[in-house]
Amino acid sequence: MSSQYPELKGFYHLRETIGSGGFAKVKLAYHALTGEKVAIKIMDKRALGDDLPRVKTEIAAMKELCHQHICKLYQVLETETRFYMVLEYCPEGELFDYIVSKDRLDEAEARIFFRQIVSAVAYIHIKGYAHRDLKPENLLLDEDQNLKLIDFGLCAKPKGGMENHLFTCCGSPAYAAPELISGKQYLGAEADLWSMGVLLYALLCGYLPFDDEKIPSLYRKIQSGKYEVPDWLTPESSILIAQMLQVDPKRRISIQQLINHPWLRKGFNIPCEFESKYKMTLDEDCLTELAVHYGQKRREMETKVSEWNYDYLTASYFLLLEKKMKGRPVRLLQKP
Ligand SMILES: [NH3+]CCCOc1cc(-c2cn[nH]c2)ccc1C(=O)Nc1ccccc1
Repeated sequence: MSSQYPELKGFYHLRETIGSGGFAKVKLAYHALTGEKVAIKIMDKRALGDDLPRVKTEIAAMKELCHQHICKLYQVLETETRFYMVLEYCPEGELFDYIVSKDRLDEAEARIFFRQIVSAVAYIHIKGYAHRDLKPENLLLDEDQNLKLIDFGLCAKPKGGMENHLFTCCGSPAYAAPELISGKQYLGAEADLWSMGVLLYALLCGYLPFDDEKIPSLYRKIQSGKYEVPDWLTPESSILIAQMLQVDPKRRISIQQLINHPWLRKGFNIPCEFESKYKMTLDEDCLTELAVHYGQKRREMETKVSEWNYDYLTASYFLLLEKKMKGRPVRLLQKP
């Protein structure tokens, strides 16, 4: 297998393909130094065609985004024919399949997931990014049933900040905001809020609020803002969905209001925490283990890791930190 991907030899042990979407193949792999599982997203530059800018957009965004509900980028490798993105492994698959397997979720379970989605989206908005393709297929479940947001290929970092308008019509039609599909200029944050309303509806109902196999009629339904309210939805859930699925983006609830919304606080009594749980200071144990492994002084290793080159050293540091956060020994497997 590694003969097909010579750049990975000795660094990652490749296993089966765990997902593929369009121009990318995603394979399970083991990081040789820590033995930790990772997902490697492999993209062929020729096959990418004019989707190439999406990869550069995604890599640039994921290097800046470090959050407990965003799939972590560990390493980027580029050859003349390929891009590789080494990512956090999410063994439980897509939220989409989880909803389908349960038909629909009860309010308590939907609330746990939705709080994590709000946490991730609030974080990226504060960092100046709009995702623009929020949907259950882009939310993966890790081994503890926590959600991790993926696919930043369509995200936008408006020049001059999130108050500036965007124009590109993109994302998946069924989740797209009315203003986005009408070709008008729009605010990324407001369009993400609409998609989150469609997402919450899908969690609680098990199907989409606006659906039609013909795009023009789907667009008409979205722009009408009219959707069915099934009788199993509580009044509180219906009110929140209605506040998010407001056709007029200026009447739509904001992420700041959502963080504190009573529906999200029910049973928690604390607002959604959106700060990243990752510390900016480097972890002593991980630095020491790396320094010993590479025969360097700790200070030198600290300087090297702080460059955040998203090379094998960055991946090794993050994966050692993962091991520590999961209570596993902060040890590297191979001695040189
Ligand atoms: N809908 C998800 C299909 C699998 O895709 C991924 C899985 C993981 C993953 C799996 N386990 N852990 C992480 C990480 C990233 C992706 C991904 O970015 N896929 C993709 C997005 C846009 C275009 C093409 C492919």
